[in-house]
Amino acid sequence: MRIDIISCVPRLLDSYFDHSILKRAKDAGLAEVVIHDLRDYSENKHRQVDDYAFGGGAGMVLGIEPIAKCIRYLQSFRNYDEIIYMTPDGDVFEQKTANRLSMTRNLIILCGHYKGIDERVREHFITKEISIGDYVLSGGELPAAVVSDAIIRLIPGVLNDETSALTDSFQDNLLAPPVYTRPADFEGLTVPEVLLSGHEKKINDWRLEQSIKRTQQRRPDLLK
Ligand SMILES: C[S@@+](CC[C@H](N)C(=O)[O-])C[C@H]1O[C@@H](n2cnc3c(N)ncnc32)[C@H](O)[C@@H]1O
Repeated sequence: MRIDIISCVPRLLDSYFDHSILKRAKDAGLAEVVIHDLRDYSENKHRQVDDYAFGGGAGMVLGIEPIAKCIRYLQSFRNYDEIIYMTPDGDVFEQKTANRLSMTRNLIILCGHYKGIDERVREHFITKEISIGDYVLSGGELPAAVVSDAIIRLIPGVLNDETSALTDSFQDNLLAPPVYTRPADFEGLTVPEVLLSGHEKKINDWRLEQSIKRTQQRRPDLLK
């Protein structure tokens, strides 16, 4: 899979994609993330990509010209399954969206900044709008990294154990059960006996029971 991220502050993203599981996915040839500097597509001699909002008011707006130029340039090489804009008024990102997007081949993710982007980009170029929650960040870079991470870790071969992602929270509408590691006894704080039993069925039953209990307590909405 390939994800092209368009940003006017691309350095914010470099370190994230050069480390962690995303780097491993890249090194293994399973996922490629290419970050594009929107300023490279500016016709302005100062590489400016924003301008004042028509009608006045505080805050600059990312203009349609460099964004259109960048998206069209990328589209001249490949077809994209989705052109995503990260925005607080988009659909709130959920695991089921990550599952679906992990099965696509090519994605563009556009990061906004300042007051946002010219509405005409949203109307004519964007195919999907995603929010990572009901709060406002300064730019779309962290949201783009969040979405990319959630997608890429689902690609077969990226995690050491391919079944790991399937037992995470939100798959099957359940939260994950508690996990423990050594020592089995820390100053009298012990680990549930069943996990030390080596009895696979009993362990799986206990985990399912714990998942259901935790979901009922913390996120009953998921069980509806
Ligand atoms: C300061 S915000 C603009 C907020 C916009 N004026 C509004 O009120 O909806 C700048 C950029 O950060 C990104 N952003 C901020 N919060 C976000 C969120 N919760 N989810 C996704 N993207 C977000 C978007 O790309 C947005 O264009």
